[in-house]
Amino acid sequence: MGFQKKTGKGRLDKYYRLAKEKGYRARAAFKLLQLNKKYDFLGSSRVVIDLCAAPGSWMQVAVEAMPKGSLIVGVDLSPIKPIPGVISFQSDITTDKCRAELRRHLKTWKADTVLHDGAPNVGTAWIQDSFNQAELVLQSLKLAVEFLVEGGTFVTKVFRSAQYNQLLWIFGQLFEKVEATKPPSSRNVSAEIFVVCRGFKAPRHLDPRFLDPKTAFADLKDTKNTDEARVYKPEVKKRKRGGYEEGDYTLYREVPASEFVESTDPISILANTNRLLFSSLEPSLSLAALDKMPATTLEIRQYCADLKVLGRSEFKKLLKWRMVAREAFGLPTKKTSQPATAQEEGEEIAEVESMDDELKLQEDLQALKDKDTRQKKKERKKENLKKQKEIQRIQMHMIAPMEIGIESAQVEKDMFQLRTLEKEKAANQIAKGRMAILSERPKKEALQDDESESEDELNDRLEDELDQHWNAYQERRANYEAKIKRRKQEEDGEWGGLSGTDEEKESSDDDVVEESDDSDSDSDDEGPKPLLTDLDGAGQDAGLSKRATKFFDQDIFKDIPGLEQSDSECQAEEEDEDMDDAPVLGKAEVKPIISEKLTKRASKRNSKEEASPRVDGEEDEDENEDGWENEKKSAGEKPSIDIITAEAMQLAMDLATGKRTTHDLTDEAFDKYAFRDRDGLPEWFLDDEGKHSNKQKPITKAAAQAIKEKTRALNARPIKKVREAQARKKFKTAQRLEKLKKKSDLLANEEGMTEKEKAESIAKLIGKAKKKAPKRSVKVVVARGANRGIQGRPKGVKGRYKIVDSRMKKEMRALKRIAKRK
Ligand SMILES: C[S@@+](CC[C@H](N)C(=O)[O-])C[C@H]1O[C@@H](n2cnc3c(N)ncnc32)[C@H](O)[C@@H]1O
Repeated sequence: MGFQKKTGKGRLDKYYRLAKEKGYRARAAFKLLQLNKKYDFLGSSRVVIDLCAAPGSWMQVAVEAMPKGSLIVGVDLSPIKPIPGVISFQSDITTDKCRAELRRHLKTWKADTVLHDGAPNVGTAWIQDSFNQAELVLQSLKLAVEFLVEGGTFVTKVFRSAQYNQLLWIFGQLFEKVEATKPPSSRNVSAEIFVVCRGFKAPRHLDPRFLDPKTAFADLKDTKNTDEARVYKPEVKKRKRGGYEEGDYTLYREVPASEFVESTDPISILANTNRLLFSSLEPSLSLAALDKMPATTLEIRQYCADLKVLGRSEFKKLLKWRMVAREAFGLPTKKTSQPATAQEEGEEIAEVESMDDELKLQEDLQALKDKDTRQKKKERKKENLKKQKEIQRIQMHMIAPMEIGIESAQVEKDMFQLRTLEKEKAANQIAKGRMAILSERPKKEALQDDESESEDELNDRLEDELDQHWNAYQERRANYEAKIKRRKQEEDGEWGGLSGTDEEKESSDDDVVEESDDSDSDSDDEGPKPLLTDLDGAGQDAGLSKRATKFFDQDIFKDIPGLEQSDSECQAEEEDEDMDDAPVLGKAEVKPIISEKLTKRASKRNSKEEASPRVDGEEDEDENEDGWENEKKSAGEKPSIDIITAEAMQLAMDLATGKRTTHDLTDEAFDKYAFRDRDGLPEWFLDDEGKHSNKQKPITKAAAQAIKEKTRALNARPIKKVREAQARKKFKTAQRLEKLKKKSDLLANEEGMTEKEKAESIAKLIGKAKKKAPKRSVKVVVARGANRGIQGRPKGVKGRYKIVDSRMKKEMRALKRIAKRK
């Protein structure tokens, strides 16, 4: 394989160490382990093909995870050291030879799973490999199509590239379910994503062009260097490697600010200009007006002075400023009405005679219909645009790969869901036969659609996009927290039914615009009724989960007056304090929210805001946002991941020596920011602030030293294989000694022998046991001349051999010198 240098920063991470510890040949093993944990495809597979398998860590995992006696065939360009129970051979997966070899090994069987972790060995000795990764994926898919059984699984690595979406589309045609994911062990800096395709459709006939890179990737356009891309992601600068664009040989471009305000394509000005000017040689009225405008603040002037250094948010501010200026100039903006726009553009406005009623009605109907079709068309366009943007963003690495596949989740959103209905507190109204319930979002959208489409759309899209990202993030977080809560409840033996969680209710309530008739009061009194009620009624009656009851039963709560108040008081206080906008809750829901809020804040601030003092594997929840299970320890079992950061060590030391208690940790979560005024501040701002307003905890010398020692000890430890060999040796020696002892005891008790004879025999036995097997000589071959860079046995060398290079020799000598000096 393209063996990676293990020297780069971060190369020797925890997975590298774990791989070393567990005897895997590469840290890549954990990727398959985690993929299999999530999708569980190996357990049910009897035949697996591993394409691009060297050095073989995936095959090691397959052997462990598959049923005994399964067939595992691995192939790679590089040789693979034998693994018991696995067939491997050396070949190029893009060749017919490889196909034939696979057929030979599989005989008449079909594979249940085909794995592919191939990456072209660019820049190493294997230059013969001219395929790029996407093409390699297509080649592996070709083999998968040939060898997979119907319903089989294909797991492949794909890099974020221009061909990514094309590949995903092809997978979608051939498999029932396609999911792109990034296991935690895959480095964030790596562009690799793993795609798990399940339920192979096994089509009878497949057009070969389908899997031909030439046709499959044919209609890819370079979308990266658009003006929008430059404004949306200004950090990605495209060098002019291909020279300047035709007819445009200017490096520095200045444009009057008035041109930017008046232009119908502000994005292209922002993308292609260095500076916006507020003065010009010729007197300009609009420039003077812009210069005097109060909205033209110093900040805006500074932005205009150098557009090339601006980021997304600054561009956004400039676009907003432009909108204000356009309004001041009376130019059409989104807010101005349609007739005004028409007039601006010099369209003719015909005088319409008054119509009779029926004609007017018909006209209105037609207008409504037109509006409806226009709206639908616009929505479709918007959707397409969104998808296209998403694709672009994926290609431009603006979206984390975990977000891929969210789209399929959105499909569910469009369907009628009991849970959504319940979240929006619509159950009561529907039960009463009231259907006029609108959520704020559709209303907003409708309003938006009513407005005319102006050239400011891009500006708004910037806003929308930020909001969309934020909403998606919030949604994911809410789901994640809900999942954790549900799990905790399940652990306690409670089940909250299929009703939404409190968090969900809180968030969704904000969006709901209720009927403004008299029903408000009574529906509020009743509180949101779950559609599917709790099966465990007792828990709900008590108002607290078992976990919360235990928590509040602690002595420390006895003296706190606030907690002894009646439920209703608690409720009122809660609302007063910081849940002004929270929905009115039923009695039963109040206490869990208090406890939940306390623990949530504490854990949030401990684990997220104070990100650093983390004991790995300890504070992590069972599952992270993307559904990946974190290293989880079962009861009584030691966590498989240790304390690996100085901060975590400091925390552990403080806890162990009693300097800090878990109670302190909760206390530390409260600071001057805990109850700050959040009204009117956007959530993304608060969230961002939260991340940076945390205190840096000092790390003592002892903690730093301890973690250093720990790492050193871990590195100094022999690998699993060596430890096993040492243990075997020790065991055999003990066995030999035991045997010797028994034999000498027998001899000592032998009656027919004299004492001298006995002594001689025992001495002989000991002498024999002491004798070491003669050391087999190893021939040292220097990697020089014809032996340089060879693989396998050098010509003319028999018996055991070792290839060394001159540097090794020099290093050995240096080591000896150093040892002598000591
Ligand atoms: C990341 S490594 C695979 C690691 C492997 N999954 C493991 O767990 O040990 C990628 C491998 O792809 C192999 N490769 C690249 N192009 C290939 C080709 N055309 N045919 C076969 N193997 C190829 C390389 O030799 C390299 O060993």
